[in-house]
Amino acid sequence: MHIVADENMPALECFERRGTVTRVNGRTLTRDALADAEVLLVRSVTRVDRALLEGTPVRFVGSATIGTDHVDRAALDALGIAFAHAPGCNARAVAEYVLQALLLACQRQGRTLHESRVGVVGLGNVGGRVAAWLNALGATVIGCDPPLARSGARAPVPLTGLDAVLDADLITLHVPLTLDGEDATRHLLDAERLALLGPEQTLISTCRGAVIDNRALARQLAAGQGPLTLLDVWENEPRPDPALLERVWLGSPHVAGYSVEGKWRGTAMLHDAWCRWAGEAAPGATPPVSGETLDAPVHDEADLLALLRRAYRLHEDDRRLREALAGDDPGAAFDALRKHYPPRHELLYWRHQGEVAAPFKPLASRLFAPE
Ligand SMILES: NC(=O)C1=CN([C@@H]2O[C@H](COP(=O)(O)OP(=O)(O)OC[C@H]3O[C@@H](n4cnc5c(N)ncnc54)[C@H](O)[C@@H]3O)[C@@H](O)[C@H]2O)C=CC1
Ligand SMILES: O=C(O)C(=O)[C@H](O)COP(=O)(O)O
Repeated sequence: MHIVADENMPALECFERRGTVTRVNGRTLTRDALADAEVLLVRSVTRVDRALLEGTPVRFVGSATIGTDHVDRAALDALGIAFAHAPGCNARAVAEYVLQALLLACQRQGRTLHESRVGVVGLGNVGGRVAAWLNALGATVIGCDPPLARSGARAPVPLTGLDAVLDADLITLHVPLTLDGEDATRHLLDAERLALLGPEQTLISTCRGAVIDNRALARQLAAGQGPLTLLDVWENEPRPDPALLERVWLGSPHVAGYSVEGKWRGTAMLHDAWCRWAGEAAPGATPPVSGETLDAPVHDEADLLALLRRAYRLHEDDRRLREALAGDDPGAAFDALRKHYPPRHELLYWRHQGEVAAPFKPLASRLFAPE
């Protein structure tokens, strides 16, 4: 069996036991590279559509990602090609990134997180986890998720409309990028919605760049009227608008989900899906943990932030992004940052040690326990 896989996909040994794996640049992949491939494994940078697959022997496509906006599912169905992705694989990494972003923003704005009102847009694997962690911390959390509301399923926080959520002190976006239908999210935050936000608020986006109208946001920030903004995702990746980056407080190159464990789970979940598709038992493996302890007492929010920063430092990503994009070839530099991303572990990788004050116990137990 010939398997073509994105070169930025780790832990491919499970597939190497099944056939020959050829690693390719996912951004420049063309149909020619699939001339004798039966399995294609991609990440978010490959547009997977009829033009790429028609006439090739590919029968199974896997994307080691949560998001699927780069995949034309209808075209795959029409071509009779099976598809799998990896829901939730890196949700914990994104949630840890967002918790750090929220604490940093509160520190900068001179407020505490547990006394703030946080609005979460999209309450799936990432947003639901963020909301549950904030509940555990005692913050006031409201959410907006019309598909969830319609489903009647239990939401972790009170549900309301988008405009009410945009009235919160801090807002964090966790929706898929969708272009049509009643819940379409492209430019969900357009100029009109962005105008509801002011400088005393914080806006965080780790979902997809096009969920926010980037030009409108850049204009609003340039006019000094926008919220404190933290962005991991951008329109026109790998070439974000320099005028927007200049005004954003903290930025990163679409790496909120880039934990060692998140990437590992992504590949393992595709392997499980391939096994089920091929009629074999799925191993259902979990990523390795270190067993080492992370010694960090938590008495207040500053300690909690320090604990999160032992695992990952958002400011480092911001510094690297600004340096890289100031060079001659920003697109290549953005992709290089992602390709050579330093190993970053989720908190689950360690065992926590150190005294935890009572108000932080419910959150600490969630941060260090697999759910
Ligand atoms: N920056 C990064 O590294 C990463 C980004 N992502 C992005 O984050 C997105 C969310 O991830 P998950 O929570 O795991 O996805 P999920 O599919 O578990 O949850 C998405 C939620 O958004 C809701 N939703 C859909 N349309 C909505 C709308 N118009 N308004 C409000 N809610 C709406 C859905 O009902 C669902 O509950 C992914 O689709 C992906 O694009 C995911 C992982 C890593
Ligand atoms: O899982 C998702 O959805 C993501 O956004 C990925 O973390 C993005 O990583 P790449 O697939 O672009 O490496």
